[in-house]
Amino acid sequence: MENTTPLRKQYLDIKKNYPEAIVFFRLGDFYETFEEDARIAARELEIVLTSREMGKGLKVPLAGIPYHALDNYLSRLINKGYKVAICEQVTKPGETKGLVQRQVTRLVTPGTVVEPNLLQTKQNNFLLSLYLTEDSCGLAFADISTSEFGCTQTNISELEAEISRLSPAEIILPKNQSLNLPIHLKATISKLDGYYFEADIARERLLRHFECQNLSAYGCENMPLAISAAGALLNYLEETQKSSLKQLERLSVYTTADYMQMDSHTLSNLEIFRSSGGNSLKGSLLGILDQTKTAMGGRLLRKFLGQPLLKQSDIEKRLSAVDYFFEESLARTSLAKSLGQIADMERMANRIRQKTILPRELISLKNSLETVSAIHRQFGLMPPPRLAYFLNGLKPLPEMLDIINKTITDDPPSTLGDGKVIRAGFDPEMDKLCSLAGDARTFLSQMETRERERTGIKSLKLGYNRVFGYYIEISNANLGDVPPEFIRKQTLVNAERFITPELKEYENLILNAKERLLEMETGLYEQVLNQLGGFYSALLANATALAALDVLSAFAEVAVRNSYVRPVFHPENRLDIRKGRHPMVEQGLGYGSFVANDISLSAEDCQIIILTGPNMAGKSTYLKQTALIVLMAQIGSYVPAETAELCLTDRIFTRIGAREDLSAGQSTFMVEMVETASILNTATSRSLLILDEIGRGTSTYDGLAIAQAVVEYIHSQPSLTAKTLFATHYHELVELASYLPRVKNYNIAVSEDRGEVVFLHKIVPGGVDKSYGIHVAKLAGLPKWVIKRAYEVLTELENPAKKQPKSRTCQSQLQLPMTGQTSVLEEEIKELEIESLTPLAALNKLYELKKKAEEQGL
Ligand SMILES: Nc1ncnc2c1ncn2[C@@H]1O[C@H](COP(=O)(O)OP(=O)(O)OP(=O)(O)O)[C@@H](O)[C@H]1O
Repeated sequence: MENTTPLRKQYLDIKKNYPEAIVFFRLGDFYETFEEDARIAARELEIVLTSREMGKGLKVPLAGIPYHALDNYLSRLINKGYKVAICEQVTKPGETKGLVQRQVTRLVTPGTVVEPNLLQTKQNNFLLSLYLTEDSCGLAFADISTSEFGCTQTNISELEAEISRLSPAEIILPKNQSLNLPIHLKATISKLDGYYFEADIARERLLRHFECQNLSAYGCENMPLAISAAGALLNYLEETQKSSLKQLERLSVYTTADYMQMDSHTLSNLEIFRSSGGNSLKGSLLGILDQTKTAMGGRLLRKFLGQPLLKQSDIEKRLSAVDYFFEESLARTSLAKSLGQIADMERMANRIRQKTILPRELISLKNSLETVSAIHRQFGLMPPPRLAYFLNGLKPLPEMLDIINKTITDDPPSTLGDGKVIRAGFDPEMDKLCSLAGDARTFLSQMETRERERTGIKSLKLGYNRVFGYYIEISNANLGDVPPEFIRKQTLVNAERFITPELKEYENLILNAKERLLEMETGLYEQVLNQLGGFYSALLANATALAALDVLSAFAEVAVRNSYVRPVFHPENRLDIRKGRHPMVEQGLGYGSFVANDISLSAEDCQIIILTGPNMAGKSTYLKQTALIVLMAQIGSYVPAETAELCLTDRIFTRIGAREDLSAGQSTFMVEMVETASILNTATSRSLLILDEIGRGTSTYDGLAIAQAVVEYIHSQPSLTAKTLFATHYHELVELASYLPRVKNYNIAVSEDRGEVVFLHKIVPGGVDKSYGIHVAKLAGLPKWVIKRAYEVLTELENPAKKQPKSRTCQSQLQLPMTGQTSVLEEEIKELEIESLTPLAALNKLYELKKKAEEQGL
């Protein structure tokens, strides 16, 4: 340590508090990183790794970035899951004795970013805090860019669903707890000292934040685990933001039972947020429904999708608004046009509060406010009854508009200090300063002409650089004519540079004015932001109303484009969908090609549908479309059907296909059974169960036995009577309908035309006893030999009596030589259409075949 420079000592002092972060250490115009941080930065940011002497014989690895490029580099590190501590110079050079003082002003982590270019516009950036016990968990989340803050306490089995729904950027946990995240969820995990989650500490933290005596007003008094998670979250935010968290004004406490529940498998099986194939928005339900025009609307749509409603009156409110926009095409299109002009007012409201909003953003806020007034004129003056509920917060803010108009110029630069942000006339002193600086600049520009005339030197030039300030440059050829009052300052190859006392006087004026201007403009800008901050709640209320209008009019737009209908809810435990379609498959095939199908499920007489049918016939599509229609209806959207009469569904469960849960080290079959167990244990009579090929992951008899027992259980449990769609390849299950009255058989029709199978995708009553699996294998391009042999084996399996002694069984195998060449020739001969060959062509073919046989040594 004795050998190190004071600067390095200062750095080490700071770094020791941020061992898990990369420290960006401000040195003049650069942020420098040192040692291991520098190695990571150089590798990840592709910048040069150098070294710097920081003590006798001590060379320290170093990599730096220019301060103005911070956002760009920061985003690259944050996107890769790193944390960055921004260490600023907090005093000016010369202001204090010794080194400039430095301190970390923010710790940027994936869950705490606020920079617009680090955020996804149509997605929240959630920080999630978890506190787990054996069977329960406390969960709190916050998005500091939008000021959402919520918490709940729930059963541990629902944790994964909540994590999937929120899709957090970062999760905080006590040090002694761990979390097994599903593979598709990527979140940075940050461990915190368990102390912050302790009940008393966390409660005290929340009380202090909300400045209240108890938490009963927030509805979480009896949720100790939620309080632990929320308190620890506030602490973490304080640690990282190093500023007030006042924008987190509300804590929304909810229970998962308030919404339709779907576990994370269901969200991914039904491809709600992303398609399973491409893992992208395209091909997902969100991709279909997202016709929103604003960032706020986009985020709200995600929320709607993750939390379908359970109260019919709330659903009807949304449906009625969609109804209005569905019918009123003109209103819908003009609203869409207006919404297209609205900036992210929700995040802007927070950036005003945090004083990080840029002058230019205020202009786009101003334009948005003007559009708000226009939307209000259109809908708010005489609210259409079907929209009234959602128009509550929509209020023009003329005073806010007025402040921006009066204080900010029309086209401000992105930075302060040039006197071009604050409008002339707002502050007399600032105007004076601006004109002084302006006059000085004019004076200098006139000085060049004047001095040229006075000295007779035509090539005399006035210039400026950062080292010497303003100077007069005279080429070597004219040096003889330089007046005596010119003071030589710098010698170049072809010229000399001079200053004059007058030049320096004006230079001082300009530079001082510049410094003063920066100070003054910054002060005035802050003053403006303080005034605008007063409209925070009103601005958020507008943002909320606009988001809802955006989503609901988008639902109507999608409904009109794709011919969806308004679902109807009734109290009976029954689903009746006429001509239902799968929204994504329909879009993929092109509108008009999808074969629509009906479905009727009721707890009374058709509780369980056993769906059989060939591979590729459309069983999964049918199952999923039913679940998707139910879900779409409960978020308030129209649905792809001719009519849909529905009851409220409390949970949708899906058990689809074989999937390995490698992260948890479980086998395919084990995963299948665990999921089935959880469905049978938690489903209610109001749930919808989608079971696709249960039991497939084990031997035929075991699988069949389990599948049959599962159906019998669902049918016999009075508390269950969940409406169930059960697709299976076990044709034996068709028998169940003969002794279980509420089980009905359906199959997907195919037609056979001269040995060729045609999929009709039509659901018809009854079971089937054929799979056509080998036919699908043929379509998939399996070698002909394999297909032929499979048909032979199938015939034997279906008619055991015909089974031949083992040695004589494999007709195809006997004819398959080592090289397989004979069968190629044989195939060629078999495929010859002799009738269509001319005698000459037949002769040629014979010659060709003989040659091939000889070449192969046959
Ligand atoms: N109703 C329909 N109208 C038109 N095409 C459909 C319909 N249903 C399914 N398809 C088409 O058939 C393909 C296969 O459908 P799906 O995956 O549902 O079959 P499946 O019976 O579940 O097959 P498997 O038993 O092999 O899993 C779909 O990708 C789609 O292209």
